[in-house]
Amino acid sequence: MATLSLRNIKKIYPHASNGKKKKASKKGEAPTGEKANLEVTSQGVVAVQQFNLDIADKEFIVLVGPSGCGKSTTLRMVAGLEEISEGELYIDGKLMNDVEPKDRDIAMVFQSYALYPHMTVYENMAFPLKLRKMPKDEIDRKVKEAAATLDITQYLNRKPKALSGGQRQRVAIGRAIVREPKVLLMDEPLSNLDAKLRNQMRSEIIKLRQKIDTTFMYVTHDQTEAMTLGDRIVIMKDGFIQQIGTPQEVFDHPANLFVAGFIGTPQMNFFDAKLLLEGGRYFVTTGAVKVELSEEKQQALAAKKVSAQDVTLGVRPNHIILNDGTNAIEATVDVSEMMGSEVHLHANTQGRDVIIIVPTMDISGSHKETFSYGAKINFTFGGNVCHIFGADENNLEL
Ligand SMILES: Nc1ncnc2c1ncn2[C@@H]1O[C@H](COP(=O)(O)OP(=O)(O)OP(=O)(O)O)[C@@H](O)[C@H]1O
Repeated sequence: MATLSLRNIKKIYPHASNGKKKKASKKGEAPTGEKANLEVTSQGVVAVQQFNLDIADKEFIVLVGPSGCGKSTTLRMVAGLEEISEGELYIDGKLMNDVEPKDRDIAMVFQSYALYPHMTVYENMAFPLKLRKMPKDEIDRKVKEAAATLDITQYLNRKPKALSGGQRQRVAIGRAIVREPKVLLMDEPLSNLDAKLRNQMRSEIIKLRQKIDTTFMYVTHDQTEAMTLGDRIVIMKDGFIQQIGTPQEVFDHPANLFVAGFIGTPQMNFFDAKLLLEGGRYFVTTGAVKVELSEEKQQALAAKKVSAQDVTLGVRPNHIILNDGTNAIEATVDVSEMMGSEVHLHANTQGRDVIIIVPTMDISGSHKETFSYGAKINFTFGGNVCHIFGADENNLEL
């Protein structure tokens, strides 16, 4: 059993401490993060701040966000590989800030596999147990058990160089789970694999978590990986948590514009719009479209006494409907991407790109019309699919 509690965790990397700045500028930009816009104080760069999270026993938590947002730093603080500047980390209620990594009962899997090249798969997996001076027959049993769980029994006598990327990553996971850690940390474990293998390994990880009694913390920049693996996901930007929730919660109710744009593919469409309050009812209008918001949204906005204002309206590509021009915005098709069961239409309206997902077949099974470059279309949407963000970029409903 392992619960984790991260309380107001902060990480400051001192200015030019030892010249070891990770991912320092490629093109001369500040080494404070490529895309990240981190706070810089007199003490240094604040890579993570106000990080509060309680993780339940056996929960699978995914930290996701763009490069440099502080995901790996957070994971490394949990592992004990990075000092916590402020705040507390508890594992099973025990304060861990000053506990050595080896005494935290945590294992970590890295993107680079970090296998010992001169050792066989068996020796790699046995290594952490040998270090703990476990009896030989017990080591043998545990290595074989972990190998069977990961389906790598046939490679036990091979050296890592004779394995594919996916097989190597399985060995790295095997080496991590062989000593049955309370917490398994994974830092972008699938990033070195090609797309097909990545999908396959993703399913393997889902199966693995059903077989072992471990709490998972997993870092990725890939929102699909986050959505498919996490019980809950933590979306980060510029060192701050943006939202914590189940995949469905963050998809359906994104806390702010950043989360709305980051989660979901293709990306949510955004429009400059107005929120109107007429006769006690909320409407949203953009271009020639005006829709009354759904009952759920009426109640949420009324409860918060939201007033009429300029807003950013978000609508997901699969929620946009093509029609004959009634209560619709006109747009011109730029690109039509055939995806098999659907078409992703990239259209342009008043200099703004809009992505619309159109099913290729109607309900009777006959193919719908196709769209070529330059075709004129009209689109609209319902009042139940509108996400409304205020001037501070936060979701006005939440
Ligand atoms: N040892 C270090 N010294 C100084 N700055 C660092 C150090 N390690 C990381 N940073 C900076 O802290 C910020 C957060 O880095 P971190 O590796 O946690 O981000 P990340 O979200 O995991 O990004 P990525 O997906 O690119 O790995 C980055 O701007 C990075 O440049």
